[in-house]
Amino acid sequence: MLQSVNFTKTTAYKNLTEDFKRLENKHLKELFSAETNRQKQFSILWNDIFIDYSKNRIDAKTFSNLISLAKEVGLESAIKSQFSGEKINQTENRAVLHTALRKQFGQSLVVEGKDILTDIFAVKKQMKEFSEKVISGNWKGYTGKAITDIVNIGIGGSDLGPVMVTEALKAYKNHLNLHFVSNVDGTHIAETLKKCNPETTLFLIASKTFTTQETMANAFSARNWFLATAKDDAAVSKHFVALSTNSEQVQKFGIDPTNMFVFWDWVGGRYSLWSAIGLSICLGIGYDNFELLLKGAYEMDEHFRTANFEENIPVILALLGVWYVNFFGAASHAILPYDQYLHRFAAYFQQGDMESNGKTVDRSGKRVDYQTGPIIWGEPGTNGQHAFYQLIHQGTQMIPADFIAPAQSHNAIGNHHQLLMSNFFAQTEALMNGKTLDVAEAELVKAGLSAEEVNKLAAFKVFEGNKPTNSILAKKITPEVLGSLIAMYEHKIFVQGVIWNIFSYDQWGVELGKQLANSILPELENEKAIDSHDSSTNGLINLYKNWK
Ligand SMILES: O=P(O)(O)OC[C@H]1O[C@@H](O)[C@H](O)[C@@H](O)[C@@H]1O
Repeated sequence: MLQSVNFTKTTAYKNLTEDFKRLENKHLKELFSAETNRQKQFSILWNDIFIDYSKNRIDAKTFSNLISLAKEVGLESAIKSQFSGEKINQTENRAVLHTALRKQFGQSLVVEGKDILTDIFAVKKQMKEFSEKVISGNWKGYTGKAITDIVNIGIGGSDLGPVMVTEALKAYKNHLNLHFVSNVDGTHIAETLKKCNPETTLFLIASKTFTTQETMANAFSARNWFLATAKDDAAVSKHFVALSTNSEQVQKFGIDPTNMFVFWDWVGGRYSLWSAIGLSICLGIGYDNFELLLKGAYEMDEHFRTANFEENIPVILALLGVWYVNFFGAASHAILPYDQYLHRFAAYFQQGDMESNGKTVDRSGKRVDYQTGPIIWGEPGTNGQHAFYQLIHQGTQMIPADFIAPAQSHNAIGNHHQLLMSNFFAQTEALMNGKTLDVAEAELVKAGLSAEEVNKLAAFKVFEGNKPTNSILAKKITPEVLGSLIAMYEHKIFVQGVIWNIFSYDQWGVELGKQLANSILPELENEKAIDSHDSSTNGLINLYKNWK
């Protein structure tokens, strides 16, 4: 079981407090000139991924104290507990075993006396056979036509992962058109169905619980739309399949149990793209690529599980994050992929990270007196450069950022990739070095400005620099590399949860809004004025009722 340790009471934390005093006002430029082999010291080449964390505000002593922090909070045994299937998600009394889904054929994992890989491999086989049948055109719709369009209906973890991965691996896409419907706003399903033909559309109803309001509403609307043309309930089985843990609800909805792809309660929603929830991935890029994605994740699992903390990528990234959140007071962390295909990567980890570590209560049930998970955000470079980088460069907040880029593009058109990469390299250099007042003045003088004008303008052209970044350079974004990158962030999140002494695998914070929406729903179904809430909520509901 996970130990409950307040990390702010550890010796390592005390030492880090001293480090902070030493480094708080030290410029990264100074650190680089003091250590000529700094990149060598603070970087890891692992498979086809290079992690350069040298542009962080640490020195060798801080690094070693951060590693000690991981040791003091019992990270080693926490990793063992997770991988072996202990019920570390204590508030839901569940194991956390998305890593088991990535195990390779021929391996085994016995949890509570049962080899859980037997069931996992059986579902994978089902996913392989089904996806191959649909892709080849052998799976026919109710009028005998092959499937052309796949609509995945799901939300949160039953949507974001498949969306992100199928976008990230679009270069591997086959002929099937993929659509994702998540929002309960009728616009989402309506606009999607406009593009589909009931005879050739396959719906994947993706929901761990099969009770999620948004997903069920969209699923029923999809079925009504389908039956309006098919006019025969028996046709449903050719066009609707379920990805879920809840067979009872799946059957109630009317989906044939043979068309159900199961997973298990030990797969958290936001960690479920590796399970049956990944069926849209198999359909979109082929089962073999899905397997490669799993393989990449498995390799990262093994690295995380076995590498010394000093060389352990997720551990190091997590510790650097803690360093900025808890010592420098950073409130957010940016993920900035220089790859258009990764345009949903940051959005995916908004759920992955914020739903995991957005907690205020520690593992003993007490309110924490330190900061926990940061706000995760980001957009692809170079778009972000022309939008919000201003604040990263010259704003008052410290925003640690991960810059991710592939050395090889899937679309080598002209010099586009060189243009992209020149920006990738330039940004972390600029964020680190900044621009001094002297340089800013000299540039203005060179541009021919008068002394008075130089004096007026120079201050606005200064960049303090000293902004921390990680550069994550991959050879190419292949399914395997993507799998490794996703698993890397998953483990980073886990490590941070261990340090912050919180439960990373529950998400009680999403429940209150659902509860209240359920109680408000019947109030919207009649014309009566509402007075059961506060004046603001009553006023809003009543105005809505007047206007609708
Ligand atoms: O897959 P389900 O059961 O429909 O759940 C979807 C999402 O529902 C949300 O309420 C949860 O916060 C997410 O973690 C989850 O992924």
